[in-house]
Amino acid sequence: MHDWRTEADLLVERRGVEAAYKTLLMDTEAGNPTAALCLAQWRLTGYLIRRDLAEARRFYGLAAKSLEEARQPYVALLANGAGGCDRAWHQALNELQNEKIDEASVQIALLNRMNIDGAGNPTDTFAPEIPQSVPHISVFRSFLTAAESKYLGSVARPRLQRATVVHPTTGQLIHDPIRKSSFTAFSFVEETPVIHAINRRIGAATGTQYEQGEPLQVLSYGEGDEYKLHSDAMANVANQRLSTFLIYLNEEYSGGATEFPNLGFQFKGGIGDAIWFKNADKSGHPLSATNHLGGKVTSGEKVIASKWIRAKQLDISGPPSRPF
Ligand SMILES: O=C(O)CCC(=O)C(=O)O
Ligand SMILES: [Fe+2]
Repeated sequence: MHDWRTEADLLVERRGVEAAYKTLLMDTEAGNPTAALCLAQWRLTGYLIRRDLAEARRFYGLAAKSLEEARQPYVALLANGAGGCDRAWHQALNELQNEKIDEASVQIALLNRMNIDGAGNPTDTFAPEIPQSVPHISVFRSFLTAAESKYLGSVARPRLQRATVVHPTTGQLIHDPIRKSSFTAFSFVEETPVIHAINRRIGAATGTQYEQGEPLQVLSYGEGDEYKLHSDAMANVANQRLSTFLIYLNEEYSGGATEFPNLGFQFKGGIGDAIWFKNADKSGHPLSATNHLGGKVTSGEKVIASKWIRAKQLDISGPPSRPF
């Protein structure tokens, strides 16, 4: 059965979702890894049936015994416990140790050098510099090591696509000349353990929970690219983007400083340096003081990581009204 997904869709068409689900379940229990992978994806996406991330993780685990493509999502869900399942950081690291690919050994080497506890939480304390007389902004020097910065840039590179912004009234993602760069985002199921550990480090440095963070983005600006003056706060949302954390991943470019015109402040970090700023007050009202821009890159390529942090945990319950 080479294209299981097409087969499963045909089964749904012919016999309905429930019968298809039961057939896949029986095949999974009989040890068919492609059936397990299909169910993992259904449970993850909320395609046809209810999103259930604990079940998705279990099915990815069964599929991962023989299917390479199931391994990365399985390890991601073990490491972050997304959807309220128990985090199994140690097991995620064991899975990584058993991978034969170079990417896994790069990650093991980076993780071994991190100051983290047995659950992947940083053991360091973070003491930001507060730029003199500039409210709302903190600077974290050497927040990432050079090797961590390089890792983020290199896992992002093959995934980069043209950046989008959220349309203020429709809420849809659109291309807009206000944000001219390439970007990628690592959703909870795409996070590697190294990315997850960095996300937990951002949580610790900002006093926020991992679950409040939107997926970590990596942005690449080529010559002439820029992110024009904007606010990261959103219009009319219940769960506001209260703050933004930016990490500078390289230095080989001219121009491209992050500027806060209303504060008379600009910042261009060295490799691994980070800044954190508030976008809204506690009740979610946007703060125009921190409107900012990523200046035009005049030569070379600027690469940064960016995380928007919400007031509360992100809702990852998946599409509503799915059966079982
Ligand atoms: O590129 C920059 O310096 C700014 C990026 C930014 O504003 C954002 O990611 O929200
Ligand atoms: Fe921004």
